[in-house]
Amino acid sequence: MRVPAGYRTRWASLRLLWGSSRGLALGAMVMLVADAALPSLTLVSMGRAAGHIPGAVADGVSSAAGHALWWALALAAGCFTLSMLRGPVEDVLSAAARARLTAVLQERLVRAVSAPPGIAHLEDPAVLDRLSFAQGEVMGQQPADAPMTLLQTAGGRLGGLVACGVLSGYHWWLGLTLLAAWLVVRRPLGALVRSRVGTFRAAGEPLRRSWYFLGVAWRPQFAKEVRVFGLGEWVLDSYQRWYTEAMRPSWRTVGRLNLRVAGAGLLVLAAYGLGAGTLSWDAYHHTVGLRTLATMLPMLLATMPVGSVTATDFALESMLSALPDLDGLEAALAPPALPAPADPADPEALAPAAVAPADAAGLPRAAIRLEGVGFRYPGGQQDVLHGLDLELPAGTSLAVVGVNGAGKTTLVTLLARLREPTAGRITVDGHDLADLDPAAWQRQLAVVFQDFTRYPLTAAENVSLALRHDPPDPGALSRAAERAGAAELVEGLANGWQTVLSPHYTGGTDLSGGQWQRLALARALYAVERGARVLVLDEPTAQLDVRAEAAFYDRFLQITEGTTSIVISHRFSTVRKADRIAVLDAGRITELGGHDELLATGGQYAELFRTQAARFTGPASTRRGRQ
Ligand SMILES: Nc1ncnc2c1ncn2[C@@H]1O[C@H](COP(=O)(O)OP(=O)(O)OP(=O)(O)O)[C@@H](O)[C@H]1O
Repeated sequence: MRVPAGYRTRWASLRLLWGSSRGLALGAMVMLVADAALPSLTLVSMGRAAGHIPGAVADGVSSAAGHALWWALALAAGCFTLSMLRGPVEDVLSAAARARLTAVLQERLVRAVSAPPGIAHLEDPAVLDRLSFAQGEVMGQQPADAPMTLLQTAGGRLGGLVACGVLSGYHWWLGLTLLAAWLVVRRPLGALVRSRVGTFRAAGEPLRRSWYFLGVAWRPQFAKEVRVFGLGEWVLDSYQRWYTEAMRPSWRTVGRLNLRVAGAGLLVLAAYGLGAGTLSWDAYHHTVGLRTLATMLPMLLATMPVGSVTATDFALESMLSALPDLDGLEAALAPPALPAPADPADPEALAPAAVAPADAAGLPRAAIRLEGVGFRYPGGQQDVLHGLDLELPAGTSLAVVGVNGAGKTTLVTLLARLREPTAGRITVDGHDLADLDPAAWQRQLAVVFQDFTRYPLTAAENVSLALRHDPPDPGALSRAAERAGAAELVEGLANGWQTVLSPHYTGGTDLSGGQWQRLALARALYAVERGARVLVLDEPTAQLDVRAEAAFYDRFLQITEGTTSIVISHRFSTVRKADRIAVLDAGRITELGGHDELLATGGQYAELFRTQAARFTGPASTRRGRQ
């Protein structure tokens, strides 16, 4: 029999709880029984106590009837106390389950998105939609709360069913009528909840856009421009516009369902009218005692949870809907399985032998080679790189220059195996990069990206992060800082290497753009100190002042010493000391050679170099200098 997806997900969420803590799962089951039994038990015991009141009043509290009242009151008080304790106990259990399951789910999520060696999946809108659903970001509900919420709502629902059963003990048809009425109203109410959740799910991208604008309103990185350009109102309007766009498609459906809910609601009202009317009729004709009356009247209301739908049901559906997203991400992002080795006993077996990726340790010893490398971004209209052929002998430096958008950074991402070429291949000492273990290859690299990360950690952690498994080596830290021109900067920090580089934490501070850039360079050089063999610097001097840039130029040979290095820069003073310079133009290498050689050729490099040099030596700059 095929189990509907909703039930499979519910079952999966319970398995998740069971798998992460048997104790919590058993505790939750006990609470489910309590939720199911205690409301009716409390009402029955209270009704019983009420039924003893006339006898106790007539015969006195010391009489047998009085004793019966005391016992009944004690039982009712016990049940009531237990009922009152349910909420706090469930809160404690839910908090513990949330903490444990959040850790489990977050770990799975982080592993799933970190599994691919590249970054293309993180730019795929479908993956990003799933990611934000799996995190519970879009719905504002934590998937980790799903199992406990599920058990609590199930307990409530069972409690309503028990109340219907108790009412059926009074008039068999009354409990059944209320149950039937609630089941009728539950259908459109359930559909309403599912449609609402479906609306959110169908609108991943507009919702992500609307949340983005909400973030712009309060995240520190946007604060300056929001104020200076007066973007406050626009941010709010944009948030509302995208949210409305996301929700609009569901309005008609919701309207229709609301009408059905209202119709079914009348049916429930009629069923309650029937119940209350029957009790009144019986009371009027003295065919019902005080005990039954005191029990059954409130019992009518206790049937509500069997069919009513509240905000908790919407929250539960939202939480549950996130679980398949996590499974889907794991399946979609898992590395492809190695082909099974052929069965040597089976001569017909065609499966190739499993090939483990080659180890990249110690590479390159000879050369990195680009062989007809081309690249087009997913969904892009044209190639960004076209048939690049280039050799980078180990231990030499190559500078790549070119105008904005020429493809320089894209080339770096291919070399770092963050993206795969769409044509041709890159080899390292003859091994196709695609056959190397990506993580092992990436450990051979030390890269300063153009948009490097500013970690809110200590200066020492910022520099030694790539080798965080080893304790930071003070000697290597100092040497890296020295070569990156960051030694003075670290010395000047309040706590030296131990200063936290973020004003968002107590005792923390921030650095200027250029200071951060030196630290990012020190991070790469520290990785080189500890064994990385390829140094890639993408715009390493873009934020440096003229003096720091000149110092970088002076230290270029020292910085790149012992590595195979690639430097990308628009500042020609930064690149001219490289062994070779490649000019990249619209994704093609148009010139290649040493600085003097390229100047002599009189091509694009020479033109760009002279244009830049003229800014510092020409009459205009001289004039400006005199002012
Ligand atoms: N993630 C991306 N998705 C789609 N296209 C991209 C992406 N990143 C870059 N591009 C496109 O690829 C081309 C090359 O970009 P790239 O960043 O490699 O240029 P660049 O030479 O490094 O430029 P710059 O000197 O401005 O840093 C550009 O036309 C850009 O629009």
